[in-house]
Amino acid sequence: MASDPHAQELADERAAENQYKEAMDRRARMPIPTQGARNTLWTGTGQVKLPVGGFGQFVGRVALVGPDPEHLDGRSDFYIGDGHYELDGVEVFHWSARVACTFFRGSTHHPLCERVAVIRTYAHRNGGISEFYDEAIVDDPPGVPFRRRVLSIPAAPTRAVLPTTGRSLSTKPAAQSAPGKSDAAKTQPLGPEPVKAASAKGPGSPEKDGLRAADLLHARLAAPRSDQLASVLSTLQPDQYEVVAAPGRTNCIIEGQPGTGKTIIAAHRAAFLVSPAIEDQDKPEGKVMLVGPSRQYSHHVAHLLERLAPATRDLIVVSLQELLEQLTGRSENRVWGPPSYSWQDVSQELADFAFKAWRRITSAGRPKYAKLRDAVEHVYETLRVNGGDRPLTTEHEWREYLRRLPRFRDAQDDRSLQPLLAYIGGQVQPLRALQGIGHVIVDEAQDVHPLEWAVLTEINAGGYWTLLGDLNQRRSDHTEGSWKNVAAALAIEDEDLPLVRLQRGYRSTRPIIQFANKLLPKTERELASLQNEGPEPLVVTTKTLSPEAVAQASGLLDRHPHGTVAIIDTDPEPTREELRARGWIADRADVTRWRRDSRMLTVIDPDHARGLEFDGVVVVEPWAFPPNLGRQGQLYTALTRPNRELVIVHQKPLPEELRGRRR
Ligand SMILES: Nc1ncnc2c1ncn2[C@@H]1O[C@H](COP(=O)(O)OP(=O)(O)OP(=O)(O)O)[C@@H](O)[C@H]1O
Repeated sequence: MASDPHAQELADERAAENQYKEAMDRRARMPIPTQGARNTLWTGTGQVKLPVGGFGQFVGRVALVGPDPEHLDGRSDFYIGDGHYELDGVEVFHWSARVACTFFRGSTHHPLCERVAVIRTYAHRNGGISEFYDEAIVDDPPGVPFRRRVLSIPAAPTRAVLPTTGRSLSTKPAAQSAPGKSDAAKTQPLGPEPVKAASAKGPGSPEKDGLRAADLLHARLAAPRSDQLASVLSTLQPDQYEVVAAPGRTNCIIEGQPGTGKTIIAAHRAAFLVSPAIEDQDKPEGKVMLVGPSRQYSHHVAHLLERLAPATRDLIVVSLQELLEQLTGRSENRVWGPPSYSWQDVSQELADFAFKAWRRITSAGRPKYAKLRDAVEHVYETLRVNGGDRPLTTEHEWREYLRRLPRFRDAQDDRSLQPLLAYIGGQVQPLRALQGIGHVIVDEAQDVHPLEWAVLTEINAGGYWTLLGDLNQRRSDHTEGSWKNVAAALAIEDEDLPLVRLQRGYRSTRPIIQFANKLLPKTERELASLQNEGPEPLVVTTKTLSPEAVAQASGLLDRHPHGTVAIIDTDPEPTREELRARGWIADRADVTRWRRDSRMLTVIDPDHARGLEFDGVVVVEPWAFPPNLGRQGQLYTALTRPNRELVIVHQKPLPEELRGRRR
């Protein structure tokens, strides 16, 4: 082992990371920041700012073609990590600092991008570096691209192996001579020969073009999933980084099929925008709000954000449902019915009438209300009687609609009227916690109704937007049918809302995507999965739906003992009963999670499964998934939740498009 140069270099990197971790720990315990930026790479301005603390994990390392006197004081390599630090004369830059584009390989926007020779990516296991991967960016990289900071490693095989953890490195900068001229530089490369990075423009398959850290990426995609999304900084791809690191005072729509990394981009972008290490001109003018579809989604991204944006007060993560609950004061499980009965329930016009009604009520001064609820009721009832003597609208269709609205006390229990009541609530008394927002990121944006856009627009008045979605996954006819309409709802000119189309499928295997894509029109069946191999989806016809679903889920748990498994069902209650009968117990905090012994199973309806993923999924009775506009958005979403295995259990006939494979 001691003679293996790669093992030695790995040990050296582990020791360096341990030292970095200790430094970050010390910094976290420091009450007052004492350390500022040492040059303009980190802050862009040279001004001293709060030190950017992290957990002390390396993301990667960059070697230049030679020393750089201008930006690196004559050094030729540096680390990318989760906190800024100088480690024995080698700088660690924060992953959100502009210089990090040298590592992530987005389009060049730092002078050093032109001078990169090799990038090194770290893989971690159990909190420590388990491996590193080098990729050559130039054809003739330096023999020893990365300066060894510990040069006392003995060459003789009989000598002791370097300890792999807890080793304190020399505080003297190891290679004071310029890199490339040190002793080590005269030897062969210590790591494995760097692999030449894929060319962003070179030939190949669309899903593989421009991939970086490809081996590590494939290993990560094949690994079992946990119920929370992990940071993927080390394998973040150039096209993803490009969107993550776009300036905070710009708008963007990001569209992509299921599993193309939209949620990954949404969460990393949120962390980027609140990072103290980004350039002033890239910062949004205010706080950042990440809006997802459900509580489960907020839980799904929580771990990632705790890692990447620790201890910030500038980031609010909230689901659309929670937002409506806060504005109406009504919890989700106290309202009934579908999200909308007609397009009018959730239309922008209804918001306009409510706005008009509130303006009219307050035109001579705001009346005094004992409770906020009374004010909301006043506006709602004014709407219901179409303004009384002075109609809010003379359009027949709208007059009829307003006339048919239920009384306020019934409206409060009606799910389809929650967006309206939330909009009114926001007018009457905006939520204090949501003031000062400068950028809103909306994931699953295809499912936001026009009236909900009106609620969000009130919160993000004058701010910027990052919208992520997939129109093929729309779950309702009453949401916007095109991004152009969404732009109009936000009053943004088309040219100020560029559309980025993601084309690489990270989550599901090719057989799963091929199966689910049968629900799409032929022209939209894109297939760019990075995971080619995997079992074909299994279709099981049965007369006993719930027992079969639970049996199939148990089989998936056997096959994925370290992964996650879900049953997605439009009517989960019979499945829950079946689980209870077999000794499973629902989690009190989240009733979608069921446990027995050490096993965990999620039982969830399609609405709450949006944005989530599992290693194995059982989809129950596709026939029962409601189509919209002749499309199967909800079913399509459910079929594309699994990473590795999909089982369909059905009694009624399958939708026409899916017929063909059965057991
Ligand atoms: N650069 C990456 N490195 C490693 N894993 C990645 C990367 N990008 C995406 N993934 C993984 O791919 C999976 C799917 O990503 P994500 O959930 O962001 O897709 P999505 O487009 O939001 O899907 P959907 O629309 O179906 O909810 C996740 O497990 C995520 O960790």
